[in-house]
Amino acid sequence: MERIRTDVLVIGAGSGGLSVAAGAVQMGASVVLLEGGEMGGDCLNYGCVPSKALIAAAKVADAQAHSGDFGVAPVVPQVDYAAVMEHVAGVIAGIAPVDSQERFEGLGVRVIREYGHFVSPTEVQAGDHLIQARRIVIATGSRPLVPPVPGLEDVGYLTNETLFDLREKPEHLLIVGGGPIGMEMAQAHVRLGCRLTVIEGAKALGKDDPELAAVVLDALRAEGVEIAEGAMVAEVDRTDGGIRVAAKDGRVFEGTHLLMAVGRKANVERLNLEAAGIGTTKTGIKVDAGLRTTNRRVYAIGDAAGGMMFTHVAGYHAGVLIRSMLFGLPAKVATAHIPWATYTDPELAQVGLTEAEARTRHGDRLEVARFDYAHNDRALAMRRGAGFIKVMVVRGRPVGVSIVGPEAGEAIALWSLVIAAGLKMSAVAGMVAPYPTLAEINKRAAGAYFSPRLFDNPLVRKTVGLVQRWLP
Ligand SMILES: Cc1cc2nc3c(=O)[nH]c(=O)nc-3n(C[C@H](O)[C@H](O)[C@H](O)COP(=O)(O)OP(=O)(O)OC[C@H]3O[C@@H](n4cnc5c(N)ncnc54)[C@H](O)[C@@H]3O)c2cc1C
Ligand SMILES: NC(=O)c1ccc[n+]([C@@H]2O[C@H](COP(=O)([O-])OP(=O)(O)OC[C@H]3O[C@@H](n4cnc5c(N)ncnc54)[C@H](O)[C@@H]3O)[C@@H](O)[C@H]2O)c1
Repeated sequence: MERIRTDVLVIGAGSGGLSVAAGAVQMGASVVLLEGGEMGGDCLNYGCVPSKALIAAAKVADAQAHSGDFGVAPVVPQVDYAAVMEHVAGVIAGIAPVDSQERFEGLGVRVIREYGHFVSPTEVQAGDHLIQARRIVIATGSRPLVPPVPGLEDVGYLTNETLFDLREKPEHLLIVGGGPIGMEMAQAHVRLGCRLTVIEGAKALGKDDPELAAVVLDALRAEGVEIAEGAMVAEVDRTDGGIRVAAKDGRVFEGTHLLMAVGRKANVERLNLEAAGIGTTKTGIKVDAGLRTTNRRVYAIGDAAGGMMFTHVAGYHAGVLIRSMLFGLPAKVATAHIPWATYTDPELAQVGLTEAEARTRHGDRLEVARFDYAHNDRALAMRRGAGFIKVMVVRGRPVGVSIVGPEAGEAIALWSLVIAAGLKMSAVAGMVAPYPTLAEINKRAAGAYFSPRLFDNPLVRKTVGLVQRWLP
C-alpha cells in the first residue's frame, strides 16, 4: 500500500472535480485526483457533449427536410445512424484531451485511476493507495436512476450511458421520462428518422413554466413525437417485435427500443461515507451553504451534492470551493442567478424565479414584462418567430427570466449577469444590442417594461409638453 499525503484530494474527474483540481494545483496546492471511470465524467462521455452533438446532427437533417420555405429544394434526409454516432464519438474525442490524465499530470496533479472510499475522516483508499488529505472534495456525480419496474431488467433498456453506443437506428424508440434528457433525445431521434413515443408519468418538462413548456411540446408534437402525459410506467415486457410498456392507467405503448430517462441518483454508495461521518439526504450528500459536508474537512460539489444537476453548477461550485479551501475566505453558494437551458428546438431557458414562484413570493409587487420573437427581425429572417421572453420584475429589478425560442440558452446568459450583479431593468434598457440579433429580445423586454411608464403616462406627456415650449 502506497501512502500519500496531500493538501487536496478530489474524488471524481468530471466537470466539478476537474475544475477544482486544475484551480487548486495552479494556485500552489498539492492535489491528488481519483477517477474510477472515464476522465471527463458524465458531461463529456455520456451527457452534455454527446447529446448536443447528436442534436447538432439532427438539426442538419431537419434543415434538409424543411429547406423549401427558403427557396431551396427540400430532400428526404438520408441518415446513416452509425455515421451520426461516429460524429458524436468524434466530438467527444476532440474535447477529451482537455480533460485527460496527461493534461492534468502536466499541470502537476497526481491522477490515480481507481475508485476511492473513505477509511477514516481524513483518509481515502483507492486501489493500493492510501491518501491522507487536509481537504477532501467529493465530486462523484450521478448516474441514471432506474426505478424497480416489473419486467424492466428482463427486456433490456438504454440509458444515457449506453444510448450513444448504438449503431443501428432504433425503428421506434420509447422514452420513459419527459424531462430534459427525454425531450432532447426525442426530438433528435425523430429528426433522424425514428418513430418516437415519450411516456411521462406527470407533466413533460414539468420543472419549467408550463406556458413555455407548451411551446416546446407543441413543436415536438408537430414534428411527430407522440407525448403521453400522466402515464406512470407500471410494467414492461417483450413482444415478438420489440418492447411493450404498460402505464398504471392501462395505456399500452409498443416500440423497438426503450430509453429510461426518469432522473438521476447521486453516486455515494461506493464511498463508505460512514467511515468519515458524512451524512446524506434523499438526493445526495448533505452540505451546508459553503458546500461543507457534516465532516468539516470534506466538501461535496456538483451532482453528488444533489441540488441543481448541471455542468455549469459543478463548475460554479468548484469556484466557490477554491475561495474557501485555498484562501480560507468565507464563500457561500447562491442559486438565484443560476440559469438552465433545454436544447430542444425551440430552446427553453430559465434563470431565477418562474412567474408562478415570483407571484407566490412577491404577490402584487410583481410585474411581468414580455416580448415575442414574432417581433424580432432576425428570428423572422430565420423563419423562427415562435416563442417569447418573460421577465419577472420586482421594484425595477429582475427576479427571474423565462425564455422559449431560437437560441434561448444564449439569450439567458445576460440575465444571469443582471441578477448576479443586482442590476435594474434600466441597465438592460441602456444596453445596445447589434441589429439584427436574437439578443435584441432582451433589450426589447426591458423596453416593454418601461413603455407603459413612458408612453401612457400623463405626467411624462405634461413634462414633455412643457419642455418643448421652453426649448429654443
Ligand atoms: C444526457 C445528459 C445530458 C446533459 N446535458 C447537460 C447540458 O446540456 N448542460 C448541463 O449543464 N448539464 C447537462 N447534463 C448534466 C451534467 O452532465 C452533470 O450535471 C455534470 O456532469 C455533473 O458534473 P459532476 O462533476 O458533478 O459529475 P460527473 O461529471 O458525473 O463526474 C463524476 C465522476 O466521478 C467518478 N466517480 C464516481 N464515484 C467515484 C469514486 N468513488 N472514486 C473515484 N471516482 C468516482 C465518475 O466515474 C465520474 O467520472 C446532462 C446530463 C445527461 C445525463
Ligand atoms: N439541457 C440540460 O442542461 C440537461 C439535459 C439533460 C439532462 N440534464 C440534467 O440531468 C437531469 C436528469 O434529467 P432527466 O430528464 O432524466 O430527469 P428529470 O428528473 O428532469 O425528468 C424525469 C421525468 O421522468 C418522469 N418520471 C419519473 N418516473 C417515471 C415513471 N416511472 N414513468 C414515467 N415517467 C416517470 C418525471 O415525472 C419527470 O418528468 C436533469 O434534471 C438535469 O439536471 C440537463
